[in-house]
Amino acid sequence: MASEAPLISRLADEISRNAGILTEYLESHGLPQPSFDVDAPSHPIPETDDRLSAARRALIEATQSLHDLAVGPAETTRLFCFPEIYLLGAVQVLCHFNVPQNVPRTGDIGIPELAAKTGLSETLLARFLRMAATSHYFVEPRPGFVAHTAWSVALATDEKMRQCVWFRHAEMMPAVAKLVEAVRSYPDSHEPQRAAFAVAFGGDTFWDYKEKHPEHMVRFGQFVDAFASGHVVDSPQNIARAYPWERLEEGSLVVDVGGGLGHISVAVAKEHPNLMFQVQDFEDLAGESAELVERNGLAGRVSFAPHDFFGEQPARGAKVYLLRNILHNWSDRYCRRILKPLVEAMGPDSRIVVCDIVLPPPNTMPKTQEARIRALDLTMLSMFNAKERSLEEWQALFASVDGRLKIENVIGRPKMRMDCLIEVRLA
Ligand SMILES: C[S@@+](CC[C@H](N)C(=O)[O-])C[C@H]1O[C@@H](n2cnc3c(N)ncnc32)[C@H](O)[C@@H]1O
Repeated sequence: MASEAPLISRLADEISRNAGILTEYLESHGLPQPSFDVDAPSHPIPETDDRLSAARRALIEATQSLHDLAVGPAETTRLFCFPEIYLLGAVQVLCHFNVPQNVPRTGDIGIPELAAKTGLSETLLARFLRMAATSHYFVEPRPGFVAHTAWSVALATDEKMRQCVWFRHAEMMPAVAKLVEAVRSYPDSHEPQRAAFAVAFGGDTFWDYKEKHPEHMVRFGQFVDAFASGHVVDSPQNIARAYPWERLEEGSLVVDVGGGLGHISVAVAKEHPNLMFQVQDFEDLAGESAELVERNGLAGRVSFAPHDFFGEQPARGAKVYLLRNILHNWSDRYCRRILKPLVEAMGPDSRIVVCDIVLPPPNTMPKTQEARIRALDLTMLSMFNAKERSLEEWQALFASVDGRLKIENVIGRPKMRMDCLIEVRLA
């Protein structure tokens, strides 16, 4: 019997097979092939077809494994995150000095001219640019000249993309640097003021710090928006389509608890004209929320109510209490304080719909996908002393609030991308 081919050959075959599926699809649909060129599409492989998405995921997984095997364990550990932390630093410095916006979309620009426009010295600019270019952010098409790639042009044209880099650099990296101190000093703490973020930022919780620095709140909001409007997590439109909103009768009230400006309510309201929405969040978001609602022609159907979700719930007997990306920001102790007032307000046919990750058992999905979910879990730990939860942890949390709370339905893949919609009712 022929012995199995070596792992790196099998991975190379898998890469070849899946690359074939993708190129053939793009060719046969007259779509451009992925490329680093400035005019290349920012998300070249459509997500519309399950076979295509599966081929893309398999390609990402196999290329990562093949890369890791080729580098080998010793070199991987010696170089642990080594270029990447400086890639983050370099791209953030370039964004801070408005370098992406000062590189022409077509053609190139000399480094001295770019330095003069941005206020960075020529030598520093060249050093940061050359680091960034190793990961396809900018290219040096001829010595001393810089041009855009499809990667860097997004930084030039989309402020929200720049905030993705900013958030990792300005808030996430300092918190990660304090993880050991936080975990040693406050093991298993439930308190956001004991999280690594607070250790890094003078004792302020994530939200206290935002209140003191409103410009950080604006940037964080743009980061969240960019993160949610791409193909990584679920967009508001996705949530509008994945949940069976059409089952709710005419005029039913949906309460969007901690709904921010109300992006989710607006998206659902647009697709489901029979429903009414109340967005609850801090009072200082009221004006901006009203503008969003007005812009979308939804005044009268989507309203804003200032409300602290730890207090008594004013909207009694709503059909749905929606909590999107709320509970994963809080430890169980605080989640119980958020959920209890909802249970007290629920009527017999009310539902709580939680939109958050349901952690998969280990090794049940491709490692590159699982890594993102595990990283989000540790983000919740670092920022808030909170967590993403497995199905068992969700069940235990609801049971600890009220023995009658039962998970009725979990809507996950393929309707949802990363989060799930967990529907909970009173049994
Ligand atoms: C991660 S954001 C999620 C926003 C929205 N649900 C979404 O999915 O876009 C968390 C939200 O909780 C709000 N929040 C935090 N503490 C709150 C509290 N005590 N009462 C009401 N809202 C709160 C924040 O202002 C923020 O809008």
